[in-house]
Amino acid sequence: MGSGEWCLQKRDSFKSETLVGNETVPEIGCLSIIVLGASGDLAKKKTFPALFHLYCQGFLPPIEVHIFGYARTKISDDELRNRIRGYLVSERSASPSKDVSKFLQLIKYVSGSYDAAEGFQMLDKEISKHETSKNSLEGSSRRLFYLALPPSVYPSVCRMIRRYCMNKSNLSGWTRIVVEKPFGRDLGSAEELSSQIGELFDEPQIYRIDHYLGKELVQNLLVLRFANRFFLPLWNRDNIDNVQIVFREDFGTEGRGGYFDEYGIIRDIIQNHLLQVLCLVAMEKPVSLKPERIRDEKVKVLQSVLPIKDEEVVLGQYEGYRDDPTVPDHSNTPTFATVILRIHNERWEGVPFILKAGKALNSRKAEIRVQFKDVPGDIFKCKKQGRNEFVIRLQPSEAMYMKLMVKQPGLEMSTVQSELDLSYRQRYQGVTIPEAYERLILDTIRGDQQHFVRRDELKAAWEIFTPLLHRIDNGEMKPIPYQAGSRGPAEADELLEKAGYVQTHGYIWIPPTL
Ligand SMILES: NC(=O)C1=CN([C@@H]2O[C@H](COP(=O)(O)OP(=O)(O)OC[C@H]3O[C@@H](n4cnc5c(N)ncnc54)[C@H](OP(=O)(O)O)[C@@H]3O)[C@@H](O)[C@H]2O)C=CC1
Ligand SMILES: O=C1O[C@H](COP(=O)(O)O)[C@@H](O)[C@H](O)[C@H]1O
Repeated sequence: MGSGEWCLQKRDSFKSETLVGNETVPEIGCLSIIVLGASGDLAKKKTFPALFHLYCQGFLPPIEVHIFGYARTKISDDELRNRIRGYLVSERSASPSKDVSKFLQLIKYVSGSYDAAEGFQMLDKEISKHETSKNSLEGSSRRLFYLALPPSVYPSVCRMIRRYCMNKSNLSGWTRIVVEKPFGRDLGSAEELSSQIGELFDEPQIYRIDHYLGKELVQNLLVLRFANRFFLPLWNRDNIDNVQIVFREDFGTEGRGGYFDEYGIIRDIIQNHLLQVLCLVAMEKPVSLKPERIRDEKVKVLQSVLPIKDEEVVLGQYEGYRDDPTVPDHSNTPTFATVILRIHNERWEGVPFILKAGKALNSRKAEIRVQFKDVPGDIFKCKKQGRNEFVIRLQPSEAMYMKLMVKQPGLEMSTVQSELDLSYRQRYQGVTIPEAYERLILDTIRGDQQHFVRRDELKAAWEIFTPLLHRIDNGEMKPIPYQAGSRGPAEADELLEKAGYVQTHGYIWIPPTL
């Protein structure tokens, strides 16, 4: 933090609040954030850096907050601090090295197993010690457990938290848990996991995180759709020909082959991240902005998705994937998939939603591409130049642009495709877009579940993909090999064309420079 004064101002305007119904209630008192699996990859790369960003902005005041790391690895407080130090970078800090040191001092490490009382009793003792040391403050004691752990240990960890580490304040306060994806492997296992955790915690205490819901342009979708007259009358089957939701990475599984091979691209990206984006693109207007009303609408869309047809799926596996020693030699796991979903309702009947995700492709990006139908009565004969498209670029270079036809500037009356472009870096200069995890962790502290996945939503999501996943797991569907660094299997482009997508040749959107 820059100066004490700056810090005070920030704190005042961002006072912690919790959401009760749709009302926010200001909170004071002790907040303990416990990162379980603190020795792992996610904790180091995402969870602690997100906490650091929040700290730098005054959301985690040292007078109230303490952070605990918990894992089996036997390391000291300082060893944990040294592991994460290099990942703590904040553009929003006036004095980065000072802030890093102060932040790291808030962290205490406790080592213990995930299924025995001893470690959790020790953890509870440490948390309670911290709470007692802050008891000069009136108010609640809040305990946030972030499970940065493989899902296989969720049930035992939740049992241990329930038994030994619940918030003990007789004032107000709460205990919440944050669980990471993949939440189950299919409908059966996800439901089993939900039941096990559901016996220990109530739904308002469970935050199933999907970090795509924390991305700026994903959070913008409802505003865009429901606060703009432009879109309201056009957003339907009468005008939209097809929708693509695309995730591309230009690197392979890189050291995570063992994990990835158990899940594959559909479980890793499509069933969660892309499907969540689909919900926000396709859902009806909620009756209000209450988190439950928004999630009700998402569930309805998911429940309207028709069973996936085999002929509307293309799977791929990049060449070299099996060279990873942690991947079995005969792995059938797809690293690429294009899947068409069809929504059986009044708004979307007949409009293909094409979900495409792949690793080791020729570029890295995530975007939503809404392609409109051809203009009837094409007097300018511009059909060949391409259709209107509305593109929402989630990353990198956040942007929205509309591909549209204009007169080619000059003496001739000819047409050319151009765009209306809202590129964030240019339009919002000097504004730092928060990291998804930063935003979502703040929501968990505030008690806002809007951007988290509800149990029935998760169930509906697994219902869509489970039959297809079982066919792949049983070897009934095989991935097509593709070259690393390519567009993926050519069959995927053929499927796109069959579904009605018209590629604009010769047009490339170039993000504007400042
Ligand atoms: N890494 C990433 O980028 C992302 C990860 N996720 C999800 O977040 C969670 C954590 O991911 P990540 O940090 O990569 O995982 P790691 O494999 O790094 O595991 C985290 C920690 O859990 C402990 N652990 C690992 N395997 C086991 C096991 N079989 N049984 C008990 N404990 C184990 C280890 O700690 P110790 O041995 O010290 O106890 C490890 O440091 C997962 O659910 C993952 O799917 C989600 C999105 C992105
Ligand atoms: O959840 C996951 O997401 C990352 C991609 O996240 P992004 O925010 O960088 O788009 C992906 O690499 C990983 O395989 C997956 O588990």
